[in-house]
Amino acid sequence: MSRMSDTWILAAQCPSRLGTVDVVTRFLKEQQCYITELNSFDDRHGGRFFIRAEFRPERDVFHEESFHADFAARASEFDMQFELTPPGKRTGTVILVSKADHCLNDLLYRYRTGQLPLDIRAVISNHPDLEPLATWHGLPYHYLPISPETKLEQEAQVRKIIADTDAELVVLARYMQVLSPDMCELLAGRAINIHHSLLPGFKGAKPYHQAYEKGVKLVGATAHYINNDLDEGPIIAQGVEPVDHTHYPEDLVAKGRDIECLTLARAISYHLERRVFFYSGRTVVFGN
Ligand SMILES: Nc1nc2c(c(=O)[nH]1)N[C@@H](CN(C=O)c1ccc(C(=O)N[C@@H](CCC(=O)O)C(=O)O)cc1)CN2
Repeated sequence: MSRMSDTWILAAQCPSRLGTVDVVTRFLKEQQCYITELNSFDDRHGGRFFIRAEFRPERDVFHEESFHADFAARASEFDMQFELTPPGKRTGTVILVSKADHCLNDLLYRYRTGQLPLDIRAVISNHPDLEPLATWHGLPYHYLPISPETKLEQEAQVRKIIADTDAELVVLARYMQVLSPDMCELLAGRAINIHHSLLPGFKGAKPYHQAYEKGVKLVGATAHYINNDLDEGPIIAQGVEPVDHTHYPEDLVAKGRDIECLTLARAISYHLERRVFFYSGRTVVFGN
């Protein structure tokens, strides 16, 4: 899930047109940059093109500002929007949790071992249970309890922590509170939730119990961006685990934990590596 930290990432999208691959690859060659990974997709239904290149400069000095300005001039001819990400970037992140600890525990292991290039700046929860886990990792833990009367005030406190820490990414690691429309607007495209079912199936609370009642033969997890339609945000990654009639709801909950952790970590990795593009309420994902 981790990537070579010496490569740059150029992610771009534009209206479909002849020459869109060439404008990227030719520019990188002219800039003496060696392409180590290249993905592209052209959506013939919507007439939209997507490309992602990982590259390594083959010259001694690489000036990001002039590279960006020079490519912007080329990209403008194709009405191309792009993003350039430097090697080894660690993304400022805040993690929201409630009581379930498995996803937080897994993320903190991947953070501590460098597998996910995160700069975790705070853990926020509406319960006190997971403070020891955050503290062991040397991370600030903000216990912000919620009641129906204090939900909006609590969310204002969450918003302030996100702003004060200058967090770019917000991860809902089994955070069991619905975010307000204003929060969803603030966090559009940068808040990732793990839902413990194969969406769009079994939305809302207790999806494993819903699945049990339906006698499913697969349980799953879905990592998606948050939006105002509960559990309907653009999907980034999904994972499945076979189950059968011998599994009761508590067994499904237990079997689902690993796939939730892996699916969330995979989605975060894709986000950090600019492998995810938004498109018509869905995503284009250049996975690895
Ligand atoms: N605006 C959004 N907020 C959240 C989303 C989302 O997609 N859009 N995903 C949820 C996570 N989630 C399922 O994955 C989920 C969490 C909570 C609930 C819910 O009914 N919560 C109740 C309170 C439950 C409790 O106190 O234990 C509520 O908020 O009133 C449903 C689904 C995270 N937020």
